[in-house]
Amino acid sequence: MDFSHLLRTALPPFVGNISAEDNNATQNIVETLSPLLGLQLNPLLNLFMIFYDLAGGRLTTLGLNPTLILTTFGLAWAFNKIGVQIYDNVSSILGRYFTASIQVNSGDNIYDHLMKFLANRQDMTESRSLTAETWFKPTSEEADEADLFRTKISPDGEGVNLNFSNQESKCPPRFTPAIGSHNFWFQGKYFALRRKQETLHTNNTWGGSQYRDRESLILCCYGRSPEPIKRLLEHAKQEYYSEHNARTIVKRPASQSMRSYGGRHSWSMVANRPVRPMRTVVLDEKQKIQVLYDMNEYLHPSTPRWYANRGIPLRRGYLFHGPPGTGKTSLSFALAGVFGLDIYVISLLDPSLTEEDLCALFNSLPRRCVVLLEDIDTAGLTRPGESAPGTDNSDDSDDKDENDKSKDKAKKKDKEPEEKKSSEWNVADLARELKKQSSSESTDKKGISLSGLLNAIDGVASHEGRVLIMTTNKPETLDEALIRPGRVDLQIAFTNATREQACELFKRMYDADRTATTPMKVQDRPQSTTTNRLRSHLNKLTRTISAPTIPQREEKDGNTTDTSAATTAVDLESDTYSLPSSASPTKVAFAPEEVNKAVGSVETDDLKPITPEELDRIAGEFASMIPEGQFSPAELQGFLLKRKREPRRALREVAVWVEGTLEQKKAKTKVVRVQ
Ligand SMILES: Nc1ncnc2c1ncn2[C@@H]1O[C@H](COP(=O)(O)OP(=O)(O)OP(=O)(O)O)[C@@H](O)[C@H]1O
Repeated sequence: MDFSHLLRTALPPFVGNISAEDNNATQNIVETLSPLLGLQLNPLLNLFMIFYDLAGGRLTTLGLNPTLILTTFGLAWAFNKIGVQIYDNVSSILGRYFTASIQVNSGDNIYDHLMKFLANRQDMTESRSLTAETWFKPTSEEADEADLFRTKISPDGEGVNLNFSNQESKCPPRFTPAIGSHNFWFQGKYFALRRKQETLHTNNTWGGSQYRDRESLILCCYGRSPEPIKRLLEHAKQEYYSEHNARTIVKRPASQSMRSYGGRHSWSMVANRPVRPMRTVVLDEKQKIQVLYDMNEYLHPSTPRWYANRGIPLRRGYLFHGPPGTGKTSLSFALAGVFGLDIYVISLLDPSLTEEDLCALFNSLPRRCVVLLEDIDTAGLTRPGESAPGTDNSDDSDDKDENDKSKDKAKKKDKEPEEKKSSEWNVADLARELKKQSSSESTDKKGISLSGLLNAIDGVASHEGRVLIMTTNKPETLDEALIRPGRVDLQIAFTNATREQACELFKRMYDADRTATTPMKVQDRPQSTTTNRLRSHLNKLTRTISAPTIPQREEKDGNTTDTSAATTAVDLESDTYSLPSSASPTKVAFAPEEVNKAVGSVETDDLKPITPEELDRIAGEFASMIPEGQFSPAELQGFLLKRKREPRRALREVAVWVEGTLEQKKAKTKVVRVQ
């Protein structure tokens, strides 16, 4: 085929206007390239020519010049190519010399701040390329967004219950920028964002190797200074923590696999609660002041230098001891709230926790925080050579012979399945065998020894500046080394409720509802001079400590009007309830007698609002019926909670409850007859 002829006749004049030499050259080029490219150029050219002829004919009949159109497209394509090239070059020069960038790795807390900031930006969430993440709203936020609601059962038996069956469908996912490049404007500045993921190969602690994904965000802005990015990060951080005001974050050690990442992955957040006001913990006020004052001193910014000048390690430890349910954990949370600290709770009974883990966990604590070691007596801490409590095999048992016999019997019994052929095994045998194996595995676990814990608490790796709170029901069983000064600097004793405390608990329970409808100041109520003096001292102290960080917790000299309580209080007279977005109402019907039988006899008068004077009187009468030191605050709270809107009913029923519960305690039975 004669290509030169074809090209000359078919292509536009400026293309076809080629000399005989060019003709030959073109022919040569096409013929040389065809085999090289492995392409059948002839059929392609034929196809192009047919298309060009057809389209050209049509366009000419429409009065358009096909040559001009082809030329325009050709030029546009060429300019586009040149433009892209120029843009790439200019942006690479700009990127190299005139932009600043900051990288944030997913192992750092700033990554979370930035992600939350980006997820809250409308321009980002409207981007065409997003990552969807499952996101649950904390229950506390639900309470914030809607008035508190409750099941209502009217006297005619009609009621409304809430149904949360489809709550998950009502929790929208969170959208964040997908892996790749994005851009946005912030405070009049243009920012480019790149989210990237890489897979790292690491060696784990057991000698094996593992692959893990690591993400990072790279923020860029034009100019040679990274200041705008720093400002943005600061803003993101402030925004992140602004929601944490008046909240206490509770963290626990993360799962073993996450802990191996170290850093912020060592701890995982398990709760984000509203701050517990100090005044809701009923405790001897002298003790409250002591611990508040001590912690305030310790956390003061000038304290680290004071300690350093004297060569004393900057640590403070408290031991809260007393019977169960007397407020040890509650006081720890209230203290964390007062000082705006997060709480890091460690259970030494966690079977996955090794001594190395414990040291690593202590090492990854933030500068100021509360570390809570709960029920330290049950942790089975041992000195070398000692066996853990509960696994004691010593011969001091009176019933040794008896025990030995029964143990032998049990052993024989345990061996039975082994003697059976495996084909004869039934499910019960298998279950027994599995149980045996798992129990032998758990006894093989060494746990945390006393020296391991002491090493974590005050070893070289231990973080300075934290507040350590240990709680126990049995202080006498603790090793002296654990509670020596320097490790435990202040002990607070908790006791079962006194009459005065019972009275206070009663008032606290019904105060919030009452103050929501009829706000009343505490100073309006009669009080003993000593209590008043201590209270005002405590209030002053609490105010000076907490005023800058916790606006919702303010306690103006004796004024119990609590903003948080007021926002969540229920108007008992109201028939309208606004439900949280995750719940939908469902109708239920109960006969009034059934309701009364089930929840106790609620009389119409019980639901009437209560005046301050009446509350004081009822609280006094209630307290007089509570025997001194017999019930823990938790038990009293449990009784009152079952009558949480009916103080008069609580007073009516307390005598029967006290009698029944004392009998139950005497009989040492766990089965409750009166509640
Ligand atoms: N002194 C108190 N003042 C106010 N509330 C209290 C007090 N003691 C207990 N409570 C209430 O009882 C419940 C249990 O209290 P908490 O967990 O603080 O007790 P604890 O002493 O830590 O118990 P345990 O020794 O079993 O861990 C909480 O809901 C708390 O509100």
